[in-house]
Amino acid sequence: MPASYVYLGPEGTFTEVALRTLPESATRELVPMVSVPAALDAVRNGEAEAAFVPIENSVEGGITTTLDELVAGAPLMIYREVLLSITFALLVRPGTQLSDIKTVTAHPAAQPQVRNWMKANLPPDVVWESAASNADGARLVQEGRYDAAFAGEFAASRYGLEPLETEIHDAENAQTRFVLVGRPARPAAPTGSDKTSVVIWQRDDHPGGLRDLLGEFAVRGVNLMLLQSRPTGEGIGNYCFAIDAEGHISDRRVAEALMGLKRICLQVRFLGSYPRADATTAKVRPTLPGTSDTEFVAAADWVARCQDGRF
Ligand SMILES: O=C(O)C(=O)Cc1ccccc1
Repeated sequence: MPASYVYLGPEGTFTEVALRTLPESATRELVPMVSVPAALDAVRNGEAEAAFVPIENSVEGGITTTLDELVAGAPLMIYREVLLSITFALLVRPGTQLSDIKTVTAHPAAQPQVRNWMKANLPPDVVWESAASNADGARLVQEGRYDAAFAGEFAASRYGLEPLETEIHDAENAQTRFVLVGRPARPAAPTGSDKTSVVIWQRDDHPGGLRDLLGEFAVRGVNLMLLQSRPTGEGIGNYCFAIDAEGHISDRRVAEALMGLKRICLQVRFLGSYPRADATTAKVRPTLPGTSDTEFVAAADWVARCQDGRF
């Protein structure tokens, strides 16, 4: 298998910085790609071992391109996640002043994190154009296509630009979550502080349908960390749900919740069980009495004994 990790490029993205925090990235060739779909396709067709892409940010929620790619097409699996605190710099060609800026660019997910700053600091008629990534925006400024780009300060030197302003962030402590995605295989062993991601499609539309899905987690004491609805593309009102749950598929309560979903849903796509990036603050024990592995096993043994007439 080729030992390369592809990532949302070009060089100098926040994605690259986050990827380099993973110890395993040091032993792989890191290859920038032009988009999230291109990165994931390289994994699907076997050109790359894994892809590293942004999936969620704490200001706007899910990065929809990534979610939609994981929901459709040949199945992929998440193996790792990284959380990165994000502040932007405004990068310009040397000599540009704030008052010269007529066009500005960045990845669409950057906009909600810099909107107020733009209103307060840039000319009111400034035009925003989306770029494929924040580093790609910097590259386009270098080429003269736009006057300024919001990107990581570290991208400035790579593209011959200057940071005119730094530490730009409308929300304090804005974080972006990135995931390492590969082809399906056995998930890594549980660490005691893990997360499980699935996508589910409801069988039919009925009152309380979403409550029924969530109930499969609730009654087993499984805490949810993300619930994101995405249109299926089959008409208004047709949605699937991307869910992150606390725990590992080898935890009985998580496995039983997934079995419950499998029984009542049209389709369930397992996206992986992997270590939580915020492991130190994770709540690792179930809070609902009777939902530990031991209690699930004891209850299953009891039913088996009843079936055998050995109670
Ligand atoms: O990695 C980048 O630079 C990206 O373009 C994705 C992104 C967008 C907004 C915040 C963090 C990462």
